[in-house]
Amino acid sequence: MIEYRSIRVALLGAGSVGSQVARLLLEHGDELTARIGARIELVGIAVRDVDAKRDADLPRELFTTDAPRLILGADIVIELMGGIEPARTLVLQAIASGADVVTGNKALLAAHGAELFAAAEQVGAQLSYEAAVAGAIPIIRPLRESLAGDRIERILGIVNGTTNYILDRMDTTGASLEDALATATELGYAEADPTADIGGYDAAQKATILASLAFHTSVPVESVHREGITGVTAAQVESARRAGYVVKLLAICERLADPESGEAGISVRVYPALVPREHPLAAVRGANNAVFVEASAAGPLMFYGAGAGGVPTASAVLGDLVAIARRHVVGGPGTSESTHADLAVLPIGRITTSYSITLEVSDEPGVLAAIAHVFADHGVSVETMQQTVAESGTATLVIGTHQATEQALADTVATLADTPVVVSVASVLRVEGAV
Ligand SMILES: NC(=O)c1ccc[n+]([C@@H]2O[C@H](COP(=O)([O-])OP(=O)(O)OC[C@H]3O[C@@H](n4cnc5c(N)ncnc54)[C@H](O)[C@@H]3O)[C@@H](O)[C@H]2O)c1
Ligand SMILES: N[C@@H](CCO)C(=O)O
Ligand code: NA
Repeated sequence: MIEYRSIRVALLGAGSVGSQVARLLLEHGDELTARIGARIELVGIAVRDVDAKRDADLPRELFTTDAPRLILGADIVIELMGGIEPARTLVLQAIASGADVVTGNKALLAAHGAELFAAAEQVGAQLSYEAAVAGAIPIIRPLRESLAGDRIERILGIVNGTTNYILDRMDTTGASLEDALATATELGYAEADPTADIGGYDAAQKATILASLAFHTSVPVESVHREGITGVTAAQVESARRAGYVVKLLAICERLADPESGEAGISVRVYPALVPREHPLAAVRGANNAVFVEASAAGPLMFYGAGAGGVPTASAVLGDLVAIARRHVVGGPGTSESTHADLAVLPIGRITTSYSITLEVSDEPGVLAAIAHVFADHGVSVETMQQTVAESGTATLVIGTHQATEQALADTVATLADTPVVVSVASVLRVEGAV
C-alpha cells in the first residue's frame, strides 16, 4: 500500500460554501488523495458558533471557535468566512506562518488584494481565489493560465446572479423591479439587505478582480465606475424588448487608449446596459452568471454557469485546493499576481460607448430639428430615431447614437433636459456588445 504524506488543511467558516467544502473533502478524500498524490487532512473548522445548524452533517470534533490557533501548523488555509475582518488578519497570519491560502472572499480581495498578494509573493505562498468571481465558473484560472499568452481586450461579465434573476424576471414577466426583487428574496437569491447586489457593489468587487488579472494591473475598487439596477424600470425593459435588446447588469473591463493623451489605459465599470438579443450574454437566464472574454488571438470566449450556491462554489474552492496540494507534492513557490503593465484606469468620461435615449417631446413642427441640433452641437452622431405619437399631443422618441465619449453623451443629455420641446428625458441606457 502507498504511504501518502499528509497535507494539513484548516477551514475558516462553515456556512453555505464552507460546509460543502468540508463535506466534499470528507466524502471524496480517497479519490482526492489518488489525484493529488498526498492525503488531504482536514485538521479543523473555525466557526463563530460550534452548535449552529449546518447545511452538511460534519463531525463535531472538527469545530473550533479559535481560528488563529487552528491556522498554526496548517499547510493550506481555506478562508470562507466572508467580510473584511477578521478574514484579512487571519489570511495574513496564515501566509506569514508559511501556509498557502484559498479564499472565495471577493470583498476582501477587492479591498485588500494588493496587500495580500504582496505578502504571499514575499514568502512564495500561493493565494488562490477561483470562487471569488462567478462562483463555480472557471474564469480566474483560464485568465491566469490558459490565456496567459494572449492579450485580453475586453471582458463583459454577468457576475451577479441576484440582479440577473431580477432583470430576467422583469424581461419575461413585465414585473416591476420591486416585485422581481420580492420574488428573488422569497426564492433565497437576494439577501435580506440586497444593497450589495442591486447597488452593483458585488459586481464592482468582481470587476476589480477580473480587471487586475486580465490587464496585469492593480485596479483599486474605488476606481471602478459603478451604477446599480435600482433605476431600471419596467418601461425601460419593455421598450428594450421591443427594440431587440435585453437589459443586463454588466461588469466591463476594457483595454483602450486615453482619448486625451493617446496612452494605453483601461476602463473598469459596472452598469445596467442594453445588450442585443443575438449576443450570447442575452441568453444568460435566471440567477446564472457568464463572463464573455474577447482576447486578441483567441477571439470571443464565453464562460457560463452557476455563479453562486454552496455546492457549485465549493467545486471552485476544491479545484484551487487540489492545484495547491499538487504543488506541495512537487515543490516550488506559488504563482504570484502580475501587475507589471500598471495601466491607468481611465475615468468614465473618457470611455466611448453608444446610448439609447428615450425622450418625451411635444408633438409640433421643428421638434426633430431642435433635437437633432443638440446632438450635432455636442458632436454626437445619431444612428437611429423612432417616434411614437401619443394622443396627448406628445411623442416618444427613442434615439440610438453612434459611439461617442461618455462626456459628450452626458453633456448631450444635460442639454436635452433643458431644451423647451423636451417634456422629459424618460430613459438613458448605454448599449454594449453590439453584434
Ligand atoms: N454563497 C455563495 O454562493 C458564494 C459564492 C461565491 C463566493 N462566496 C464567498 O464565500 C465566502 C463564504 O460565503 P458563505 O455564503 O458560505 O457565507 P456564510 O455567511 O454562509 O458562512 C460564513 C461562515 O463563516 C463563519 N464566520 C464568520 N465570521 C467568523 C468569525 N469572525 N470567526 C469564525 N467564524 C466566522 C460563520 O460562522 C459561517 O460558518 C464569502 O466570502 C462569499 O462572498 C459565496
Ligand atoms: N450575491 C452574489 C453571490 C455570489 O457572489 C450574487 O447574487 O451573485
Ligand atoms: Na469562478
